[in-house]
Amino acid sequence: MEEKNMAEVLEKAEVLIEALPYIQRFNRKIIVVKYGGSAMIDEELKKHVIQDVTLLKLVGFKPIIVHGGGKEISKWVEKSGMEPVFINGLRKTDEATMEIAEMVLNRVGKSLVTLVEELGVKAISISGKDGGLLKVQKKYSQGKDIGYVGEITEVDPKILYDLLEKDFLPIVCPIGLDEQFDTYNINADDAACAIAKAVQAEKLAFLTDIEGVYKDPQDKNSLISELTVNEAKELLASGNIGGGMLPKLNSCIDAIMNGVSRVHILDGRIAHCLLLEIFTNKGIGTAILGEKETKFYHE
Ligand SMILES: NC(=[NH2+])NCCC[C@H](N)C(=O)O
Repeated sequence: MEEKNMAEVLEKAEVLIEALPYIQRFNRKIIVVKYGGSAMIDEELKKHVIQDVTLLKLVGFKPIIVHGGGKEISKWVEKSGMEPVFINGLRKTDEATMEIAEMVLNRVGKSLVTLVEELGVKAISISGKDGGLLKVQKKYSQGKDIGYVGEITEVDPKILYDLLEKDFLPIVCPIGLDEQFDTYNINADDAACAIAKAVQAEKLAFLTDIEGVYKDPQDKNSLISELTVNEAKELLASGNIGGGMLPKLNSCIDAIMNGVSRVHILDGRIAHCLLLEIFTNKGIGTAILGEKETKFYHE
């Protein structure tokens, strides 16, 4: 073999070898992936995400996808002759909007199932209604009634354990029932976080439209690769954090304080961001680690 080819081949082997300790460490472990943002809208990116999650499944991890509706809900609300209304970033959800949201989210779930099945893995899409997975109460936005928007009060993960045990890849959309059995829409980040806590996931990964957490939100060269949970708390307390990142970082801290080992904030616009984060030492986004976790990232 030519020297150049030999080097290339070796490089490929090294990539696989770098993945080895992670394959070992995360084998049989639950990894919750919050799937949303651009990676849901762009068909190519969608394919990459599904390939990544399917690969995680096939090497022995137990991924669970929690997805939002992307722009689909607004599109269908508009198609029905209504105006999408947002109050403090939350969708005002009257009865008609809730009906549309539920139809759209269930449909998105089935479309993800189809993509996973195409790759030869068995998937099942459910909503938080199924098996009593997500119980909610009505949420108010700074005292304002915003309709059927729910905050999670209880998670019963039995349905997820059952699906995982039977080797299915669970795909969950963020809808839940309240005590009166009314249907509510839930923020997908919150749903992913609550599920990761309930199943004591090894990892929770957020696919977002941002590279990760920046030291200085104005400086796009200041991406932070790793943070301990205490460092994350300090960063929050310093107030030097971009608006959109604030709730996200709060969720990360909440997840880690409640038993999730690592949370990753990833740029879903980068093809195969999940594989690049999980199977390499340096990753590509921001990893937030529990205090007990040693920083196992090598230069
Ligand atoms: N953004 C980072 N520094 N990521 C490090 C990732 C390390 C390892 N691959 C993991 O999944 O835990």
